[in-house]
Amino acid sequence: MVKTSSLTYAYGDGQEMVFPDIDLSPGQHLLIIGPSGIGKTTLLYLMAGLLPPLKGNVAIDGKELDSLSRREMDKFRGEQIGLIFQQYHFIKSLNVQDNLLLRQSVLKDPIDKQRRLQLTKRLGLSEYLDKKVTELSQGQQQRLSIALGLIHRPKIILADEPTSNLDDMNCVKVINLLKEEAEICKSSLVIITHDLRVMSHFQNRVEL
Ligand SMILES: Nc1ncnc2c1ncn2[C@@H]1O[C@H](COP(=O)(O)OP(=O)(O)OP(=O)(O)O)[C@@H](O)[C@H]1O
Repeated sequence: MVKTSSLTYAYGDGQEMVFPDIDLSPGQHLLIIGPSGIGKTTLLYLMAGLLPPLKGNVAIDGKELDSLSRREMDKFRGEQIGLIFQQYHFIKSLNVQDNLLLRQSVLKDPIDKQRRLQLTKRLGLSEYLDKKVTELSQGQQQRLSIALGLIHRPKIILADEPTSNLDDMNCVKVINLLKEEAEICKSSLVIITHDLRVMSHFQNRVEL
């Protein structure tokens, strides 16, 4: 499902980062761990086609990302990849529900109300649907970011520190949700984390 080969990257004249190869089957999980600044987020960006590798390539579901035009890549990413990043990408003027609705509209799936309600319920967001995103706590924003990343049942889920702002109860909810979604949708799940609460739930890991 996700396969990387001989990936390297460098920002400008910076030091070249060399990444180990990754080969994940549908439904398989992988934790990426390693010290701050080693390149974990960069590897996730490469896997999402948000950065072009200096060398090597990424294939998702058999499709080589470097064979796609920028426009095709944006479409492919929007449909097939679920991104859960540390920086949230919300429309600040909209409430929680409308952010989710907008995401579904972009994916031409605005009618799947059940999916919206089910995800927000499981993430403990049901009572905040009418709140503006700017009025949410950090933990609530993080959970909305997770809902936005999963709403279209992506084939690959890429999550960067998805539990960093969550209390223990919500951390467990998110771990269970990510695992269940990966299993139900046969999605490959890649998580960057420093969170020991997350590490204890996943065995397969690569250390940068
Ligand atoms: N946009 C950028 N321009 C230049 N250098 C960058 C840029 N983004 C990251 N870097 C550098 O690339 C290296 C890898 O960064 P990256 O964010 O991938 O590390 P990380 O392992 O995810 O770190 P952390 O655990 O602190 O989030 C770091 O040295 C960082 O300073």
